[in-house]
Amino acid sequence: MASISGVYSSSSSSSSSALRHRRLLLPLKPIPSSRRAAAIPIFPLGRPPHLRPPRSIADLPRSPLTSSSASLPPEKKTLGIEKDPIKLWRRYVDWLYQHKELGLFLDVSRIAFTDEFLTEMEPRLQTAFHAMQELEKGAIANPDEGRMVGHYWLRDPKRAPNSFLRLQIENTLDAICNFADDVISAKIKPPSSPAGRFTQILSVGIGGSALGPQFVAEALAPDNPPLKIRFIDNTDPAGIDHQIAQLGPELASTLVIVISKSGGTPETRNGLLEVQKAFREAGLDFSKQGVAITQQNSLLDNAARIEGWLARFPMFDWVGGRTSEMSAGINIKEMLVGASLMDEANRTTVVRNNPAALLALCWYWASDGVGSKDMVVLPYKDSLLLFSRYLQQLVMESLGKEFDLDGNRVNQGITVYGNKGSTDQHAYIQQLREGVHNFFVTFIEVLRDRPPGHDWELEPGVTCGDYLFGMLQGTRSALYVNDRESITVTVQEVTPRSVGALVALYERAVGIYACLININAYHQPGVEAGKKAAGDVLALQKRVLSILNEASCKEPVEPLTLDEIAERCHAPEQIEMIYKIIAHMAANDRALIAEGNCGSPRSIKAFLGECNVDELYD
Ligand SMILES: O=P(O)(O)OC[C@H]1O[C@H](O)[C@H](O)[C@@H](O)[C@@H]1O
Repeated sequence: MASISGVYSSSSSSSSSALRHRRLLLPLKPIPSSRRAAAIPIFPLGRPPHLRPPRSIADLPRSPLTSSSASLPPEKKTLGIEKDPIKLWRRYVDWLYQHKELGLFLDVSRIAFTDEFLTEMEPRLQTAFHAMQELEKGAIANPDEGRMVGHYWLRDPKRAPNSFLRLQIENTLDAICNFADDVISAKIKPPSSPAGRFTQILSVGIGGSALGPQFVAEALAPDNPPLKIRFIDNTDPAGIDHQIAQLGPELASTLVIVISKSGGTPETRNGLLEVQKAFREAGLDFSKQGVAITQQNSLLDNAARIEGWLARFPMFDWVGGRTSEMSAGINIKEMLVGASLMDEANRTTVVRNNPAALLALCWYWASDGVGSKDMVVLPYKDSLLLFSRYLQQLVMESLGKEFDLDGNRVNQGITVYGNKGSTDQHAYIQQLREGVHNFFVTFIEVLRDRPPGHDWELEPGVTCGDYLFGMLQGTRSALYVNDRESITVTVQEVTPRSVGALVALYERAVGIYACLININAYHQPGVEAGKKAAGDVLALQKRVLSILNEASCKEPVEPLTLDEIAERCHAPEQIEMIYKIIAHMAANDRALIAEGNCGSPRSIKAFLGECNVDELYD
């Protein structure tokens, strides 16, 4: 996680010209290489060999006859996808996983793995189970960052490796629940709200500090919640302005929850600064309405402590952003129960009884253990819309790795996308059924259509929910007939418990799959590279501004060509980036283009509208 040098909190000045230069973002600091501690990897597997020969119709060279098994050589036929409905039904029943208490089913019958594949994978899965056991006991499962991986303890604190951690988890949970109760009962209230209580939550965070809360809020919020929630999850100023404008006078009764594990993520810092500015302009005291959820002593934590924010809750070093779904910030007791029950089910070493292992196995089969196929996630329930986006981060940030644990370049990963059914049937399912075969599907099915007592038949014998059901089943069949494999996860209804179980199911499946392909699922070095590059751009922008400022303070003002700016910045190789910086500043009235236009970069001569003499003497 990158951090930001300098203060986390905002300046109290709001004069726009004084802010001209202060507004510039501070350079980002990359993780020091000394923090990339050497540690004992707990996953001993080497690069997985390719376990399978081509085995399905889809693997064969494309021809108009591909889907006709009659045209295939005999050995390919036996490896092809089963189409006999009676045999398929048998396979369905044989492999159906059910978690009775959770009301959750997992159907892997439409993934065509073979007995040979299972036999070959068995020892590898046993090794993965062992690695997961070690991880749960507190091994350094994230060797690059020298960290334990403890999100499983959050729902079962007695599994934490020591009593200190156990107490930390339990106390945090109690503190969150008490705080939430006090906010809802207006025991804790904003100082100057006409409503006399908090009515809105504005959640500021990005990545794992946004997707989880967004998903859960969308899935579980009642129709008329005591506090409505909205999110700032980007550094897009227009998007932030929109959220603040929508709050309008209700800003006075808004609880602002700033979530950042590292406490130094630039987008989140910027969101906070923008919100604090809005508070100042409305004459409100932000500290009376601000809550920080972050690691102890992070920049955000320190700012919140010094400014005396309403509350601070910890995020733990040993919980990654994308697996922090069960940490501070959400009403979570039932979710924790669901997750804990699912974790327990996933501890068995009998593969067919372990839903997470079954999922990992299917992913391995479907994508050849190298991500050759994408995972399309289709929840047939509006409230689970964000599950696919949530899984996109969980899976892609965890599995998308350049190197394996032995340092071999493997470029691993599985691409995840999807929105919801049946909506997506009117968008891209056409390609899934008939176009390029580069995916497998996961259907998420919810059996309960509506709360009891609200159903009605909109035509004889058929409800609205029956249509949704029909669309799911129809799509599953239509895809399968065309050799498109799928998994179906079924839950009884969308409740905190089932949502917790779904999250836990996928967290563990990712962990097991990572063991199978021998990668570290718990770091994100590629993200750091992007952040560092962003820091370099902003540092260059400061140099450009300084050069332009110097030329703009001359009498007469000296407009500069891009070549001249690049030369004075001692960065001739950065001329394209300098062009982009000037074009962006010009579009935002922070630089003037004297000659030429952005369509003909060589013609541009630029200067600043205002020169800052002070800066020349800094
Ligand atoms: O919670 P934060 O420290 O602000 O991090 C927010 C996000 O930053 C990066 O993008 C990481 O790759 C994510 O895993 C993380 O969730």
